[in-house]
Amino acid sequence: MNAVTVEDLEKHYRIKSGRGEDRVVHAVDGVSFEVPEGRTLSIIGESGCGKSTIARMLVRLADPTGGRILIQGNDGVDRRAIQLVSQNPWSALNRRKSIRHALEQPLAVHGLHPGRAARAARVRELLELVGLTEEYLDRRPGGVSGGELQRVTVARALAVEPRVLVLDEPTASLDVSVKALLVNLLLDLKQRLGLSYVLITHEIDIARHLADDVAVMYLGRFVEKGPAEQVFSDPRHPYTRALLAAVPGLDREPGVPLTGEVPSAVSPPAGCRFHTRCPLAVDACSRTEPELRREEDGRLVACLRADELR
Ligand SMILES: Nc1ncnc2c1ncn2[C@@H]1O[C@H](COP(=O)(O)OP(=O)(O)OP(=O)(O)O)[C@@H](O)[C@H]1O
Repeated sequence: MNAVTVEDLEKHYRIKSGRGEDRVVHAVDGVSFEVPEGRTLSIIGESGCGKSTIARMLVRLADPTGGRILIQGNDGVDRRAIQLVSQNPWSALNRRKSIRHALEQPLAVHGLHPGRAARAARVRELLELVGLTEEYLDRRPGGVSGGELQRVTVARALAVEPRVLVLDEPTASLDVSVKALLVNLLLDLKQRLGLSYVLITHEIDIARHLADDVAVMYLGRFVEKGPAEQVFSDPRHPYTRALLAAVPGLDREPGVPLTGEVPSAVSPPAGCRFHTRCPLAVDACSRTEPELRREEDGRLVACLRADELR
């Protein structure tokens, strides 16, 4: 079974403009994907392309304006099945409350492990899962390092025994030396608990370590999607090539790095949304919107010139 199935997901934000008529932000514009159980899908792309909006819709912090989300085949809202770990652990936790409180709260809300002794035992178990000891229980977020605090938010997400974690830039606020520790913890937890992950990141290196599959997002749409090995070692879409061009250590020819800004999501370019920045664009790219098409190796690419780029 798929842990996550997303069909034609859309989020349009209506914003008031000065002159009275509403404008529409095309934050997510027809995105589909599946995450098979036990796998990690990483969604990568520049800031503003819609990654966090997908994360928020997956955990029902935002309502889609179109499409469908199924968690383990169920399209109802099940707040225990899927949990979010966000970028900034300081804003995710209450500064005035102890770590014990942060871990007990979701248990109380969902009526899990009732009774003081059972709840205390579960809290200790959660801390142990993320490699922390009981001495952290009475500390507050201010008295704990960023890496440790992010472990606490992972433990809190796990408290309700979810099957899926949405990791929205989980390492972005951490020092380089601490990022690797969190990545290893996430790999270990996935294995031990049989979890599935949707990882949202602009840090390609983090995606390389964690992802089984990768979706590359540009201005609300996926432009390429496939097994991580294929996409990272032989990117096909010109946007993926440009995005990966600046990443050291990938075993392939360097590409042309990205230049210019992402166009506005209020009026995305006609045709291929990437054509205004694409080094390979031809006339047709400004008129015809390319569909995601399956390549000979199974991955999906949305580019009119994909055949030539093989
Ligand atoms: N509440 C909102 N109202 C209006 N527009 C919004 C809202 N939230 C996000 N947007 C817009 O939707 C688009 C996608 O934003 P989103 O935060 O999902 O992108 P992102 O790829 O996660 O970027 P970042 O990494 O900077 O968060 C952007 O153009 C953003 O300005």
